[in-house]
Amino acid sequence: MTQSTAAAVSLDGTTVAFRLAGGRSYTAVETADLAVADGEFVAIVGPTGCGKSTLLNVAAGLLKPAAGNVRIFGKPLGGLNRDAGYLFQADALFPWKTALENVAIGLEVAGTARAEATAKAQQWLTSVGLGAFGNRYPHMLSGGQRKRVGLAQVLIRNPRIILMDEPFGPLDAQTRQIMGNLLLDLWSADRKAVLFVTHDLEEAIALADRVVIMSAGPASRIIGDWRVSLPRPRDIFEVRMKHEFHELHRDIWQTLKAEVEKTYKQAEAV
Ligand SMILES: Nc1ncnc2c1ncn2[C@@H]1O[C@H](COP(=O)(O)OP(=O)(O)OP(=O)(O)O)[C@@H](O)[C@H]1O
Repeated sequence: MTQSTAAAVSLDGTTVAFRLAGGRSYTAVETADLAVADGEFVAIVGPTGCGKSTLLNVAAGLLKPAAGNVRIFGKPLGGLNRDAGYLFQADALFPWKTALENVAIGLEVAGTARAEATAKAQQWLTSVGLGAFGNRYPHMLSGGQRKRVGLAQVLIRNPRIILMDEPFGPLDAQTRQIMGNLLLDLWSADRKAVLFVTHDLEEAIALADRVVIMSAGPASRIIGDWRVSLPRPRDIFEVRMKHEFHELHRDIWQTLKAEVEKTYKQAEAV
């Protein structure tokens, strides 16, 4: 496989097992296959606890699979995935640094001179609509504004891959939509490979080029893969009104619903 055609992220036969107390082990994900092409936006959806974050952590190099191959742009991943930027559900901002300093820090750590890092951070804050908020500390920002800073913090490092784990989870519905549109605007300008974990099927369809569904755990696998051919640019509020959106939603939900029900039955049995 040549460099240009290699997938940005390729997980082949990925199995992840966690060691539990008493020498037992829990197989969270079993022989999952997933590829994200360069420039492609892929959303992973599945019932709670099925292993979505686990797969993302494997792609980030934070978790080593018990079996399977992880390749990043065709190269085996040995440690941390240096091509990836990671946006979590929880804020990852330093509370003692201003918004501007929080965005600049990633470049400074990588060796960029402070003045240059600060100037770039200001540009990124402006891109996420927070140009006038650079001197505020995280506690002086709303949840949505903190997410914008987090997004700028990831994008300033120009990663080739963006890994997002329910990044807009804690936000209210309106702010989620605004953040979704902001993300699509920034992504369209300079398409990166995106792997986006969400439990929200509507959000997944509205944002992604492909939606993959994971089965209920344990030993979760990828059981469905749908291409979203809704035209771009998309407004993630408007796109939900479209007939094709509803058709696709109905189709995917048939598969997802069965897995969600399995998860709830398992929880009741416990
Ligand atoms: N360090 C760990 N040790 C033991 N079990 C773990 C560990 N991390 C995750 N698990 C288990 O692995 C399974 C998958 O977890 P994961 O966080 O990947 O699920 P998820 O699909 O992201 O869940 P959610 O949608 O609720 O965030 C869960 O059953 C979880 O309890």
